[in-house]
Amino acid sequence: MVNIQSLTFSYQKKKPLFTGLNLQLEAGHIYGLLGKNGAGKSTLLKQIAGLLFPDSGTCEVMGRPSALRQPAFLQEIFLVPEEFYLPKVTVKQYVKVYAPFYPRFDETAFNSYLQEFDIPGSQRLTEMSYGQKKKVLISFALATNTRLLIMDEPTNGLDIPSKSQFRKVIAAAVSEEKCIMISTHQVRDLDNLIDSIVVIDAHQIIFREEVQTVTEKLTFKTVSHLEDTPHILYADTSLRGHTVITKNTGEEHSKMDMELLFNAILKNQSSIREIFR
Ligand SMILES: Nc1ncnc2c1ncn2[C@@H]1O[C@H](COP(=O)(O)OP(=O)(O)OP(=O)(O)O)[C@@H](O)[C@H]1O
Repeated sequence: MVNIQSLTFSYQKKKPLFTGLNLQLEAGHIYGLLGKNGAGKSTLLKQIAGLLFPDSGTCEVMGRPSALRQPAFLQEIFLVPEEFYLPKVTVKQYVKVYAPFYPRFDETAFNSYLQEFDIPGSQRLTEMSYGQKKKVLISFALATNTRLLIMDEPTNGLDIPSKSQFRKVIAAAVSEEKCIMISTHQVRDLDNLIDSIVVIDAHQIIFREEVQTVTEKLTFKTVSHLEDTPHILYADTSLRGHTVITKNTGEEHSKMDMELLFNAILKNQSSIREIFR
């Protein structure tokens, strides 16, 4: 679905953001893109959407170079950016103008997403709060039925009930033909939703694994004493005890803690890399 090879890109000369970055994304998955502030998450998503161009290397979606932004490419990709502008029209007028660009737009689904998010269809977009606008855009994005859906910090600005509604609508929308990529710092918002993790750091993709593989190879648990726990790869100490990641040496099954995993990947990259090699 997405094929990025040896991508090099910089906003400013002598300050490369990506150097020889490689990434492949497949249909049928929901990817969570994680990285520190300034690691280049938004830039990478814009490269995939063809809003920024590689300095060298290639970035293709379904075999088409993103930078060309061909009509057949634009019909199959939707980006929900972190910051966006919506025109001074009602939701209904917005759909009338923008839906025709997407041949598989599903108006019934759109209305049901709006209902799920409690958004009135008759209100003008400019008169809505940031969170309401975001929910309209997410609903529209899902209803386009594009094969690739990219969302940059989609849960920012959503209230507590909307976050679980968000998880519900995304989980319902994914299919074997679709690929969804979500960048976020709000890892708890993506719990139980994403099935693959992508971490960007130091100009490269440093980790890309399915959640199932992560839990096969690693164990996430809370322990009282670090000394009694073998194969620790990363530990985080709090009042509740030590939350740790250990090598999964048996058939142990644990639930992945994305925040812990992210910290472990950044702090103990070589050991983690060794395990997933
Ligand atoms: N238009 C621009 N011109 C110059 N530099 C930019 C521009 N946009 C982003 N950058 C720089 O590129 C780097 C990556 O920015 P980007 O927004 O892609 O990071 P991010 O991982 O999405 O960060 P955050 O988590 O803070 O949203 C940052 O150092 C940023 O300052």
